[in-house]
Amino acid sequence: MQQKMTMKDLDLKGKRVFCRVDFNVPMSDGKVTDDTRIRAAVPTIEYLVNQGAKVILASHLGRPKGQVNEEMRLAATGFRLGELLHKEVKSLDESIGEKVEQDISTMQEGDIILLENVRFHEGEEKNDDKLAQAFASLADVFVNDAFGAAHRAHASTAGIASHLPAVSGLLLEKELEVLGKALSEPERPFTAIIGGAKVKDKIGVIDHLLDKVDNLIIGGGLSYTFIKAQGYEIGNSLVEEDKLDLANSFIEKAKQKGVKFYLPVDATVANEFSKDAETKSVKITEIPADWMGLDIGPETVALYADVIKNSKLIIWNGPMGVFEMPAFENGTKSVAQAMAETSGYTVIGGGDSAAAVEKFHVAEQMDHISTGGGASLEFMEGKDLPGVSALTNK
Ligand SMILES: Nc1ncnc2c1ncn2[C@@H]1O[C@H](COP(=O)(O)OP(=O)(O)O)[C@@H](O)[C@H]1O
Ligand SMILES: O=C(OP(=O)(O)O)[C@H](O)COP(=O)(O)O
Repeated sequence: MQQKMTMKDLDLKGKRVFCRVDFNVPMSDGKVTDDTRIRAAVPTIEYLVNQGAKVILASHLGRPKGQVNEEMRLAATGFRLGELLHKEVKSLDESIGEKVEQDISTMQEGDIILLENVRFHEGEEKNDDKLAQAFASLADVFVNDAFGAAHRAHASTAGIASHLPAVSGLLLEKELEVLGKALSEPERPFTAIIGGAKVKDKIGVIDHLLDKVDNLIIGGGLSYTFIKAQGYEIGNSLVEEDKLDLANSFIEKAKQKGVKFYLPVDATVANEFSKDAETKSVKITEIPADWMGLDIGPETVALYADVIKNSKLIIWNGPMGVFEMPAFENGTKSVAQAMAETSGYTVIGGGDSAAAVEKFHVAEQMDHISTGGGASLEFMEGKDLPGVSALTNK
């Protein structure tokens, strides 16, 4: 990939820096309930402050569809950032216009302003050039540190980059480096674990990963499309009927490439999708009609844990079962523990997988937890990320 300019390539002292971050964080009752993404942006913000820049932060929150939405204001994230930095962060209630310009004109070196949710403007998601120019007019330099939104071609992630010197922030750089290295010069054995429920979204990434990995492990709701494609009964388990041939073609491709393709050998099945359902453990070839697979079984756990233990690099995207319900958490919890114990380099991508490693208290033991779900998947699929391509070439 073409090398992009980074913050370190510019003298930022006294410069007004428009820094796009991803503060799209979970909120409840107006409070931030998970500040992972805010903490992940701190190194870049501290770097800018230490360089004597005037830091103008911009982000989206939720999907307000071009209108002001009181529940999607960013002030609570600014408050949390201030606590983390032990420094004043001034949250504004607009992201462009005269009042914003006035506030910026009085900034001192090292001051921090957080603009209001950029998605309150219709032009943001349309990548409208007028809005991009309005953002650009506030600053001298554009820093993109919003890896989580780098797969979006929006005015504040991509459009603005054609009007200012545009460089990457530390988080964006780190995400690209870790994920890029994993895919280009992987330590081997290289294992990818793909689970979760978004079968359609993950099919593309499986195809691409088969060109890269030594072991591909399938778990979660995704498994049953493969099990059905192999001719077995899956009862009421999750399935993507129109992907059966594709599933078989992946098993065939794996054989041709010498990739070990792991499917569950047993499952925890339930008679209904409920935390109080009746459950039992069955061989994967013996799922009763009318029952559904909601977790991988104990034999599968042992098999997968062994592969993880013997790998040098492991990428994990998507839980092994419905881990939100205690009756179906064992597979995800055990894989999370195996990831924590392996000496291999571990990378977690995807919101639910990140939530699972937090829930099972092993987040600290992971080498890299990506702040981007969709973004990390698109990157692994080999797609260009607009928020990266738009940056200035070295
Ligand atoms: N066997 C299964 N049947 C139905 N849903 C499942 C199954 N296994 C996992 N899931 C669900 O998949 C969801 C996460 O899927 P996904 O969004 O694809 O993962 P991620 O956000 O990590 O990329 C979880 O809410 C989990 O309950
Ligand atoms: O949370 C995000 O994506 P993710 O859930 O795929 O990680 C990003 O902030 C992008 O948000 P969007 O999917 O509303 O464009």
